[in-house]
Amino acid sequence: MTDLQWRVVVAADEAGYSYKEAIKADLLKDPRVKEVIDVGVGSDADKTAYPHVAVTGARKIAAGEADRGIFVCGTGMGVAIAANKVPGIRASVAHDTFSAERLVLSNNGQVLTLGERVIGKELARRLAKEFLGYVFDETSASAEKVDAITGYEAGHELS
Ligand SMILES: O=C[C@H](O)[C@H](O)COP(=O)(O)O
Repeated sequence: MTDLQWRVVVAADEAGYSYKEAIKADLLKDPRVKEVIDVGVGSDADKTAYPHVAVTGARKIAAGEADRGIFVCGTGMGVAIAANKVPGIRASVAHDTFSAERLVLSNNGQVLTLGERVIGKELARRLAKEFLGYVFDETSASAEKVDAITGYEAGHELS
């Protein structure tokens, strides 16, 4: 992945709407981002629950319509759990800079999730920015560990 190539899907429930909007505004100004896909919610009055927006967003990535996702709910956990139910998606909450790095470099995660009720807005914005700065190395020692997850998902037993 080189500059100007990220297609990023953003999603949030009502509890994460404010941070989603702030991060979306950052992404729209980020020269590394060529497209932002917002799957909602469209306002903090929209009561659509987190599984719906998370699965919709994750499906965009699984379908090849987006490269990365940044999903926000109250804790970051609900959107992560829901997104991980979409085959091929690796999503996790990461509320510190090291975790945001390892989500990509160790786990080849495509979706960073954040909790608006847990961390401050400026940290959330920074983590979203940093998340897009990492690219998984398919030749790294972490690759076969991620492959074990993919294989299990495909129905293979872990060896
Ligand atoms: O993980 C769930 C999220 O934090 C969500 O925003 C709030 O869910 P709740 O209303 O069930 O606590």
